[in-house]
Amino acid sequence: MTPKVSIGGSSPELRSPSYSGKGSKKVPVSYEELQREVPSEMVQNVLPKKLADRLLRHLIADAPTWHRGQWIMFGKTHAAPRTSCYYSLADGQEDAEESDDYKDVSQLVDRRDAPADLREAARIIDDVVRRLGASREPDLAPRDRGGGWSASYALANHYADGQETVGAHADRLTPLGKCPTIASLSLGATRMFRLKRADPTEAPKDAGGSNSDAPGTREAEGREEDTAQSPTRTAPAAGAINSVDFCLEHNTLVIMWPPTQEEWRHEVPRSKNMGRHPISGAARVNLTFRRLDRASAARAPLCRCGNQAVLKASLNRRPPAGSHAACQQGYYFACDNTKGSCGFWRWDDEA
Ligand SMILES: O=C(O)CCC(=O)C(=O)O
Ligand SMILES: [Fe+2]
Repeated sequence: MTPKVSIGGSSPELRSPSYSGKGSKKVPVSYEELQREVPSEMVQNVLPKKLADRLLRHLIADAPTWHRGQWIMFGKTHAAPRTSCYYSLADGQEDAEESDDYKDVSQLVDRRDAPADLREAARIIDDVVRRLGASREPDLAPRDRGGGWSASYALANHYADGQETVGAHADRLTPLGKCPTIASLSLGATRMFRLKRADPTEAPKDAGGSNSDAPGTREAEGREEDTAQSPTRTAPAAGAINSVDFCLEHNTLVIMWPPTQEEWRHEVPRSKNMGRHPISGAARVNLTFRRLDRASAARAPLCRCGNQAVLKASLNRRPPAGSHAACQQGYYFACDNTKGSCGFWRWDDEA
């Protein structure tokens, strides 16, 4: 089976991908523009249909037992607008590290063994990522080059209907290492997935208040689209794509290549008219296949709160001119205490 790399979705509400420039309406974007400017791509019908449907049924049946995360803002506890759990694809030792990392930051400790259908899906997705990654070798993390990528776990999210969301964020680099490749499988109802360029004025000094994955993001969760970070505030050069909407139908994979986590933010905004699915109705399940980097997780220093600091990319320190290697970006470690930052940050001086 050869999955087709595609840019189109068939839902009329969510014509996609599209981009919005400063003050302009969304306009369609060509495959060539997308490839040139956006480090993520979409693969439709990635799994054999029967496997995708079986997996969706299994996950929908499992989802009522998943965990609803919480975050605290101004002393008030908020419930995440989705439920989540981890499925382990590798040996138990790797999972233990992953769970430890997440315990502090999101209380997301629910972790279980992947069922057979999920393992089969992961094998197919590993192959797709390796094959498509071959033409992107210079951008990949060194350990992922030469077909080295394979998922060690999948983070599952269940969105009961169009009101459930995930706010604009980047996935955490600490457990994944620099320049991670993340493959995101959509099952069930059709939803829009939005990528927006990150704000280059996010500086290390702001680390306590503008973390891409913690306080700012959680604050934005559940609001209407575009409140978390205006895509027009830091409009790049005229004509450049600032924001892209992918219409994600059942059995569609989005591969977030490097430097998506470093330079872009992603979200699933609220949607009134998303396409229902015959198996799940209004519900959508998402699985992000990730590769744990134990060495990266172990390198993070302790901040003054005594917690493990988190690894972040600085958009202000650019790679040397002429270099396309995203991994040459400046990185820093920062306090990630959502109840009040100690202000700790320092450059990551790893060669
Ligand atoms: O549901 C999705 O498509 C995105 C989920 C996501 O971004 C995450 O789990 O980090
Ligand atoms: Fe994410």
